Amino acid sequence: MTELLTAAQMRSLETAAIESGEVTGLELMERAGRGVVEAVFEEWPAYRNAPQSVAILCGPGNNGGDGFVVARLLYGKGWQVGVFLCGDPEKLPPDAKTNYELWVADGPVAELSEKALRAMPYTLYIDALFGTGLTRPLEGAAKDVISHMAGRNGDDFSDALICIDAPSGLCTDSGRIVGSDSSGFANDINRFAKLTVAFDSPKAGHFIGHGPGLCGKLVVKDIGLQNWRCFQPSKNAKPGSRPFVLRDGKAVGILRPQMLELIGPDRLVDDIRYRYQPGWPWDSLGKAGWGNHKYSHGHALILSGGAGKTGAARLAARGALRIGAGVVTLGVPPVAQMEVAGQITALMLRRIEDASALTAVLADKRITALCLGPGMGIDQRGEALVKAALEARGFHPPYEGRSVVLDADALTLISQDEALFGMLHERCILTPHAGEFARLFPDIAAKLTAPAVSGPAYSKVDATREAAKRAGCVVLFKGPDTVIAAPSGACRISSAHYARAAPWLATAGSGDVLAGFITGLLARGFAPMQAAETAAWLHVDCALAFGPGLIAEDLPETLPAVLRALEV
Ligand SMILES: NC(=O)C1=CN([C@@H]2O[C@H](COP(=O)(O)OP(=O)(O)OC[C@H]3O[C@@H](n4cnc5c(N)ncnc54)[C@H](O)[C@@H]3O)[C@@H](O)[C@H]2O)[C@@H](O)CC1
Ligand SMILES: [K+]
Repeated sequence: MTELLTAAQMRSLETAAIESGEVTGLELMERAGRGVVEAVFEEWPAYRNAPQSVAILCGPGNNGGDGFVVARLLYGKGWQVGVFLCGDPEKLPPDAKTNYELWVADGPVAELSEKALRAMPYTLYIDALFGTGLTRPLEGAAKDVISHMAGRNGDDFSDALICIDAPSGLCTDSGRIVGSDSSGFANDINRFAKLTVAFDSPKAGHFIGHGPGLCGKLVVKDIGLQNWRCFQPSKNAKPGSRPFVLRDGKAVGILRPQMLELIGPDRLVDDIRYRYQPGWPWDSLGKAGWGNHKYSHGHALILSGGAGKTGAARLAARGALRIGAGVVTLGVPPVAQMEVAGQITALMLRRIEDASALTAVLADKRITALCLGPGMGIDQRGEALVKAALEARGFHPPYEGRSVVLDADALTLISQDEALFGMLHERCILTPHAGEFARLFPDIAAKLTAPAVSGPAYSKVDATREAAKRAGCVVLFKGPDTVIAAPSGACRISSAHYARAAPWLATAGSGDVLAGFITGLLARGFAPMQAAETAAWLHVDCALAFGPGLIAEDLPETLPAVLRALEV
């Protein structure tokens, strides 16, 4: 896991460090600048001993201050450095001003303009205009220059551009571009920089929205702030439980960098703590310790659509079985019974004609998780099934109640019927993609798609949290930047970007398998949030392990190898 910080949290962390008296803002800025230079040499090792030319675009705040540090350091290594400032040097904040003055002793500063920048070509360009302090749309010279670098004039800077902390114009909390006209990024929203160098921790905006497309490659440089974070297990941790923590920058427990954790919005002291997670799934993904009876691994019931529409549910069922549910039953309407019977082996088949049949089946308390939606249809039968499923809240130790995954058509049904929506409970999980999300939560989706007029902008994280709170259950908002939130505000991002980019996961049926993975884990007794985040993570892992050419059927079949690699 990687903890993600908001801009406000990052500022609080920096303030805490500076107020302790052990480090100054100037030192932090120096470390940030040094981190950028290191990242440049790591990306272009040949330049270590072959000084090049670089244009450094500095903004009016501390992001610009980092730029002056980089200018001084590269100049000291023999580089030809052009520095362009956007803003009044007299109004720079103190640390940036100090670094401005240090640079002025070495070389000139030109006023930023597209014309000045175009006067000569440089090997590299460094965007130090705005970072975590962006609060409003780019304008004037900054906007001209950024849109030029984004390809407005047909030039392509994307192999030569390094962003300090973030591409300027991108909101680091939301990954959205601040400004109604995309502040010049409109040409190609997925191509801008080669490299983005962030400090201490990645920010959510690096992983969601337009962030990953614009950042290029993301490198996070340590600037020595760990001592001002508290990564202790909580007081409630059981003795002997495995810590899942970082201390003094070193992993002292299991650290899974692939899952990204976003912790609370603003309060540093409590929220920045790495929360101890009792019963964290890695311990229980394997079957060890669960008892040997198949029912001790849970029983999942997946409801199928009618004839010719059973494929989606079969995919989900296969996913649930592979992820370790002890028993998986497909509930099929009589018309589809023959079709399904011919296609399944380890799965069980149960005839479920209508809602009363479902209610009768659910009298079996061993059924611990349900999945409704894939291929189910949005007719009256579907609606009645969803109602029956939400009513039948079985309880069977060790489970805390029957869980229900609502996907695809089931989401459409609850979006059309307030009474059904009102029946959602804390053991439900909704798994909408963007279209389904907009049907379910039109007002929230509208906030997400309305132009971001100021920063920090309303984000997919905000939207998913708000949706989870309203629904009273976990919401997994799908996409390459899947966001999962609980009504409590707990939130995870499972981002298929950077080293985890798996574009071939966008294939028909892949969402059905994800619903099946979640259902299988729920059947096994995982809490909804754990089930959703673990399934989302493993889903991407399966795609990465399989590689291009993947079709949805491959996902469950790749899971055993993925689980083996986890040694669970
Ligand atoms: N917070 C930290 O721990 C550290 C921050 N550092 C750097 O400092 C940056 C944050 O610095 P600042 O808070 O000064 O913010 P920025 O440098 O990102 O922005 C500068 C100022 O410009 C103004 N502004 C915002 N949007 C504008 C717009 N569209 N047009 C014109 N002016 C606008 C705001 O008043 C903002 O304070 C980070 O991104 C990072 O690069 C580093 O020096 C290292 C440590
Ligand atoms: K920047």
